[in-house]
Amino acid sequence: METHFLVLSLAFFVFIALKLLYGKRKSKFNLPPSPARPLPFIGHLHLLKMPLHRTLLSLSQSLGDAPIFSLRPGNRLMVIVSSYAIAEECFTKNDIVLANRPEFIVRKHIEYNSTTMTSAPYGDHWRNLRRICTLEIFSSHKLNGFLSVRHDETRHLLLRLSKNSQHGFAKVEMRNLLFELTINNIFRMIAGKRFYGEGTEQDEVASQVRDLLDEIMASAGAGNAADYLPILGWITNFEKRIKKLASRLDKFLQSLVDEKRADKEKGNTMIDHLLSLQETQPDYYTDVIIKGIIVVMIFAGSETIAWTLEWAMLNLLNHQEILEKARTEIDTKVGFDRLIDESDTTNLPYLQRIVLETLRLYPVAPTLDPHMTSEDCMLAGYDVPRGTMLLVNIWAMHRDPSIWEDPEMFKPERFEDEKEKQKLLAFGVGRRACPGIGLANRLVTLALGSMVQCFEWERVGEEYVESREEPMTLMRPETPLLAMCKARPIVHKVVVG
Ligand code: HEM
Repeated sequence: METHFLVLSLAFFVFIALKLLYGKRKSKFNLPPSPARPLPFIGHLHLLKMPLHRTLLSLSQSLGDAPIFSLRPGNRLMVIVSSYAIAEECFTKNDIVLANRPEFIVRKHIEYNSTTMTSAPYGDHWRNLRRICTLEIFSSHKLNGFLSVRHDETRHLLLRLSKNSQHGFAKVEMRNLLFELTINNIFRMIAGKRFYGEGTEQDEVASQVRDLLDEIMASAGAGNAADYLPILGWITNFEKRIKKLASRLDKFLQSLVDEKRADKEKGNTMIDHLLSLQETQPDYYTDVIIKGIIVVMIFAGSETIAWTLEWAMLNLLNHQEILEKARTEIDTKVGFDRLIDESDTTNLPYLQRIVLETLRLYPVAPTLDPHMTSEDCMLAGYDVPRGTMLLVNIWAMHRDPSIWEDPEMFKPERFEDEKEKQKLLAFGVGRRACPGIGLANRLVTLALGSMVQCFEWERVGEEYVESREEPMTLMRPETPLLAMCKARPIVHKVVVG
């Protein structure tokens, strides 16, 4: 009798629990449609397969090309937008409401409890961080001041490429070289010194930091199950692992700050300026704030440019006629006696169009950086409650056949019509849009133009280079790019000679 009672009570308890979790609850909100009913406990978590932007496109197609839909992975509500009209609604009418960021485990630990520019909630602290970084890095005045750094680092890249390729084609691994170009640019801007690759003193520390960056970038964004079901963080040790990475990274960043602090001669770098602000306002400009600014510059500013360049080169290898056209433009406008200069790039429209086409088909942040609502709001007539995570699938929008002609084709010519540029969202729009766009455009165009001007390029094999991306939330080629390059005479004349 007692056993019966126990079984019945247990069954009743399970029934109530399932009803609460899985039963059809009438929400007070009119949410965007959802592709499937959420499963108990995990909700739609099982649907979030990588690469996320491809999965999200398929889910929207499963709802008849829904321009907006919702998912409930674990304990969060997520709204996904993949139409220009709704994206515009997000970043005009609702821009302030959507200017927050969701909390993620990686950000909590790596970005000092989400206090950095990329992760801080919209408000005075975030505004102040953006103001400081504009003064120190992003303003045209500052960017012009760092012109020699960009030229010098591009020259380093050309020297590295020319190492074995002066008398014939040599195989080169591009990812590492492009990373060296971008991380050294960023480092020289913030700390006044080169950091990574040939000719640096701390090769071992640098390659450890590089591995660390790789690991953290792979875990960045909206794709970690542990962010939706905290229990998974404990079971898989994810949070513990991230904490360890964060502590290694923090040690490195602290050493950078301490090194500058100990330097008797005050320099003119961003860290020097932040340390002098610390002297007058120690309560605000703590070491944590300074390290947070450095970490953001390194994370947001290095791999993004390097991967964009890798995608651009991959496409030039697959489209020799486009490469040829770009080279002819440079030879005609710049000639054979000097290297391309940043000021030349305004006069090289075809080169610029190659960069735009790369950003269209291969935006390195294909769903932007996730946003979060700070209040209830409406999108496309649906309710979006406070605390909802918003992903904007710009990768899908950049390939929408109703908006772009031959959307899957790499065709820089499409940007002959200047208006087409307005449809590019690779840097986001609105208050949280990328502040590094000026630097990114300058460095990508200069470095790409220089590589085209100075070398002949071929694929390693006959077959096209695979242009699939790695299964993660950010977007880089699945396999590090290998290419064959051969120095053109200009390299002997003005780079090596
Ligand atoms: C090709 C290169 C780059 C691309 C495609 C890119 C793209 C993006 C995107 C899509 C966002 C998120 C926008 C949003 O959530 O609405 C973003 C944010 C950001 N980017 Fe970039 N970025 C690039 C280079 C850079 C560089 C060079 C820097 C700095 C040195 C930088 C710094 C930042 C920062 C700090 C944010 C966060 C802004 C905030 O939350 O207020 N980015 N970027």
